[in-house]
Amino acid sequence: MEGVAKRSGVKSPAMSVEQFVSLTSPLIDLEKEAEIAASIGSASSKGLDVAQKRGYALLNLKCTDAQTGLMGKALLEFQSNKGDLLPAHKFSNHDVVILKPNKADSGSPLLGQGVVYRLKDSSIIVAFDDIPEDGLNGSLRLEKVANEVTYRSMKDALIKLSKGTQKGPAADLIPVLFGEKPPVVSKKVSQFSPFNKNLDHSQRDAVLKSLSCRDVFLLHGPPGTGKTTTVIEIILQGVKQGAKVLACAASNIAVDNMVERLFPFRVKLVRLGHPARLLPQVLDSALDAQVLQGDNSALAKDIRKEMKVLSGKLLKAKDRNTKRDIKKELRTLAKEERKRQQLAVSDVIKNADVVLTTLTGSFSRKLESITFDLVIIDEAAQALEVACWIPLLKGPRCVLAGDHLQLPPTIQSVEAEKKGLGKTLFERLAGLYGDEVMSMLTVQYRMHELIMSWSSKEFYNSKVEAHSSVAGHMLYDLEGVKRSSAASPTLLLIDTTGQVLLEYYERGRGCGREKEAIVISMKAMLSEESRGRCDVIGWITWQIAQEDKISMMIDLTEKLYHMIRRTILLFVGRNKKILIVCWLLAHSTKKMWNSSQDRKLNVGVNFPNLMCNIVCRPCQLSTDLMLDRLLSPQFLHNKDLCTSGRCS
Ligand SMILES: Nc1ncnc2c1ncn2[C@@H]1O[C@H](COP(=O)(O)OP(=O)(O)OP(=O)(O)O)[C@@H](O)[C@H]1O
Repeated sequence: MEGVAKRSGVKSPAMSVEQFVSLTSPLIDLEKEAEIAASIGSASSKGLDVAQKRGYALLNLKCTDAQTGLMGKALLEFQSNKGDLLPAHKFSNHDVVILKPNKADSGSPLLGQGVVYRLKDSSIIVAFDDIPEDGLNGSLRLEKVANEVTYRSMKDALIKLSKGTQKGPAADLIPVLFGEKPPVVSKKVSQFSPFNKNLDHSQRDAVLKSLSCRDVFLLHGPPGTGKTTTVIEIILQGVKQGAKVLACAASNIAVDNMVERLFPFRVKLVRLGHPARLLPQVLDSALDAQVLQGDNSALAKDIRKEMKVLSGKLLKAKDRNTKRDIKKELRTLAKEERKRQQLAVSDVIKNADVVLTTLTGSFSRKLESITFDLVIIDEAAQALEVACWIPLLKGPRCVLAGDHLQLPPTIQSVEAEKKGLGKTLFERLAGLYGDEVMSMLTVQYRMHELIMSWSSKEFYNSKVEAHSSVAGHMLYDLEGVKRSSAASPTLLLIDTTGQVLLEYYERGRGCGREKEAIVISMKAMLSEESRGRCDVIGWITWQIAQEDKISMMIDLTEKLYHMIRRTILLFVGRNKKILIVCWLLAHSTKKMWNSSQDRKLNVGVNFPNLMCNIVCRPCQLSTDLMLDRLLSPQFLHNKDLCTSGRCS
């Protein structure tokens, strides 16, 4: 059977640093342009209405609350002028937004730039560095914007790479990652004492290999096999050996996940990042929180008090010489205050054994002069290679964890994607060195073995097995769910062939169908008991238009279940007990399944733990061999475990 795993065994050609820089630099520009175009960029007033309809702007807002919180940030709450629900929008937590007067044109100055902190149905809370001085009383608008720092940090990494690789902490690593020097694997390390005594054999083997690889190690973790668990062990082993570790991931949530999992081991760690982007439970580990507790920070605070008193005196002073002396003293104090602040920050960072931040966060000036012994990147197979270089330039050794057979990075520019921006470092190195520097985890702890077995065969040469604790677990094993025919199947095909479903098509957003089969299928399949367990259902659709339509329908139909409304690209990391994978392809446009999407398919089928429902017209899918095998009797039509149902 020809699977992706076999296809990926081909050696990648080595690429020089120069080739990488000259190929990538224009692609980042393309990506930035695409992101700006997707938001509102230089919108006219007509454009603003369009932007609001597309979800990238919120118009006619009023500021209803202003508070200080999150370590000194200003938290402003905005509601619609009429006080009703906010219109449908695409703002989400952590987005960078700008605040402007509602009628201001695109070139006019901002009132502020901040980060979305909380979203409610009728309001949005944004964290700003300071409360804007004026303008808050009028009608306002918020716009979603491209995050400049992301692009600046990637460009900076390329500049550093192109300037020469002979110097700097990563001088020996760079030639290895570009195939100019072979990786060194030490034979000396033959055992280690694990912090986590529950590690399985493949996890232990992986940790051991990571300790032997002197330059680079790839941790290949198929879904649910304990990739992050193993990453944590690798970090702990690194610290035990006296290494200073920089641990990164592309997303804030993945970084916070590492922080949380390190807590029980009482490691000296610090989390860098905007407090509005961190989970509440990790805020105590945030740099800002730790800085506030330091001696230098207290001194800086005293100096600020002193400056306030002096500024008061300056205002009252009449004599020129007195004014000059006060100003001089203020300048000296300001300098001292800055120095104390910087010292407070560097004290915390220097004292930490593990610094955790996003890839972009590692561009922070606070880390400018800090070098690390080991750089670890989780979710590396979902990150742009150029983004990985931001932290990689800070150390001589690295561990990349991920799965190049699951989701690739999200890229907005079709052209940049075609020209190779989406090829990840993980994938490139897996092709270049393969098993020489890579270990695959082979026991999975999330899914029923039937859900897993198709993907294990297709993608992982049948090497992944289900742990006995999950191999046979069923939906009705959940507390409160009765054993019934609806709660019994593990894999369910809901065949919509012959259904008259009105189709619609939206440019660039795919197609959807009115009276969507997914809602019908939910009603058909969910037992009364599992309906109450509203947190157990998720669904994925391949088309954004379809997703919008389903969200709308669910809202309209009495908010049936609390669901995660996301397309597959946004769904990573949420493991649901039941999941509906929905393929509804554009019948009218004769769009068939595109085999390049097989990695997304792998992710989709592997999301659910207990029950996977596939809604489709099999005849539309069976043009691709891999899909054909998914729908084949051995998987979906297994009479003992699956039911094939038709919507009525
Ligand atoms: N050796 C083990 N023994 C028991 N449970 C384990 C073991 N390793 C991992 N797990 C459990 O498996 C689940 C998945 O682990 P983890 O989050 O580390 O995996 P992952 O590969 O990063 O997951 P995902 O595929 O969801 O990204 C967790 O609930 C974890 O506690």
